Amino acid sequence: MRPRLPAATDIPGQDPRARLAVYGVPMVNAPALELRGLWRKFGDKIAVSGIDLVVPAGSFYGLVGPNGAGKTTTLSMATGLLQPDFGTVLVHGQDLWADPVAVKGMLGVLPDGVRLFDRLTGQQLITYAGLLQGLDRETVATRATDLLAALDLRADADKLVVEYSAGMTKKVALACALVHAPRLLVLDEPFEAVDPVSAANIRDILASYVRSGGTVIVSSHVMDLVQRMCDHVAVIAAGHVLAAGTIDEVRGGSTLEDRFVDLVGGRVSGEGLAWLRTSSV
Ligand SMILES: Nc1ncnc2c1ncn2[C@@H]1O[C@H](COP(=O)(O)OP(=O)(O)OP(=O)(O)O)[C@@H](O)[C@H]1O
Repeated sequence: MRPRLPAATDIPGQDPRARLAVYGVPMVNAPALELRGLWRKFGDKIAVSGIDLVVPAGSFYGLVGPNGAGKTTTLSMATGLLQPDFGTVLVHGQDLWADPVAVKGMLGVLPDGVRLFDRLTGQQLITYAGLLQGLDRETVATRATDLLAALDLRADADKLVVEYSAGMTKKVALACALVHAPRLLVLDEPFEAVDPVSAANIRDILASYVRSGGTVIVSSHVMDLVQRMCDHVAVIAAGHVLAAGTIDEVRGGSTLEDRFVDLVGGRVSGEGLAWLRTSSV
């Protein structure tokens, strides 16, 4: 008997590439992540207003924007943590919100400010993350040991995560995001509170991950870091994309920081804080 071909209503997101996936046709060159018309409101506040973004597979993509621009909200919707009000999220061509469980296996996520199971030790937390992703115990044990060493957490492997410093917590959360060797890593402020040596080690790990075919998206407020580390960048403000492309395209001959200030504006002088001048006391 011929297999029943899927009806249009079976096909996630009505995306032509998703349609090919349903028919078993491999999606060559699908972007690692594609956001189409994403919207999200919190009460009356529109946090994200129609974001479109294409992250090429194999890129090291920076997401920058002022405080409250909508970066975390966008990344939460892009990784299955927060349901969009409207819009589509495609991960390697597959509609995330049509089948979150299937698609999440391709993702490694370091969310901003999400609580961890911090009554586990670092080693236990990484092991738990690996087992949840369906790895066998032996593989998880080897990878947990490797990750603890690479992130300089070996000496603290048996300490409870609740007793970790902010930087150590960030590193163990990163280890949890990496343990199943995802195809796409989405990291919200991965370097916040991390010491310079660990940050350099993390940059090396991420660069080698990208060289081996993985895709990384990082949000950061440190323009210099994004300019040195990433090959693409998107500038987001007030819930939409102001500029996106390769670093050179976006900065257009100036530094990324200057370009960012030009695009976003908002520089204020300190004149209004005359009372802060200690010499007048
Ligand atoms: N759970 C929430 N409830 C209400 N408003 C929210 C919520 N989450 C975000 N917002 C609002 O949505 C907007 C975007 O917030 P978001 O955290 O996405 O910005 P961001 O670019 O990540 O900021 P930052 O760089 O400061 O981390 C802000 O105005 C914020 O106050």
